[in-house]
Amino acid sequence: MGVTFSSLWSRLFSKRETKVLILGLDNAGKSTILYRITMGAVVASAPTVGSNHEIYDYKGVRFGLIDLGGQSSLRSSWSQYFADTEAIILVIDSNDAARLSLAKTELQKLTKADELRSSLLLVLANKQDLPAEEGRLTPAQVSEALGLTDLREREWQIMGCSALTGLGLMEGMDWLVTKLEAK
Ligand SMILES: Nc1nc2c(ncn2[C@@H]2O[C@H](COP(=O)(O)OP(=O)(O)OP(=O)(O)O)[C@@H](O)[C@H]2O)c(=O)[nH]1
Ligand SMILES: [Mg+2]
Repeated sequence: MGVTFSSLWSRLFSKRETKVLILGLDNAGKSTILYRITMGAVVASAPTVGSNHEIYDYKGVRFGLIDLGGQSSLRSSWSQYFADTEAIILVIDSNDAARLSLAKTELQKLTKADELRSSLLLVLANKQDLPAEEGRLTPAQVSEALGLTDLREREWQIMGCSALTGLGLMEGMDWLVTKLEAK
């Protein structure tokens, strides 16, 4: 009980940053999601080279949200950021069925990384505002393609979202807060 209380205390009141990495393939919508959450607006941004770091206080948790570039040449440097990561937000372009197997390969690398062993995993099936008739997949289809139900010993959740409309984003943050408080 003492341990639980002190970890809650440190998270809620010391304003220690809870490190969250926002990862996913290029064009998935990571930076758009970052700024939609932290600024409440859609901010146009060029493909990320390097990282964007924003602090976001939400429901008593001080999130340190770190958005990394997803281009193939940049993905090999993701691991430099892994230490002390409490949660990964994996952003998927639900309209890019052709690259879901590549996204799955990247997810498998993340799940094998020792430093991410105890990180929570929130998968955001982004771009749900696009029409299903034109090939946009549902969160259930994205989950199936990524093989999420095969993940063992990891707390994960998938949610549909749209960085353009804001749909689903705060529900994702709520899930993180709930799981972090239970840690
Ligand atoms: N329709 C739609 N477009 C989106 C959504 N989210 C992002 N986009 C668009 O997708 C494109 C890529 O968005 P970014 O946020 O730059 O993607 P990223 O994942 O940060 O890409 P990298 O920095 O290259 O890794 C932009 O044109 C966005 O406007 C969404 O929810 N719906
Ligand atoms: Mg970006």
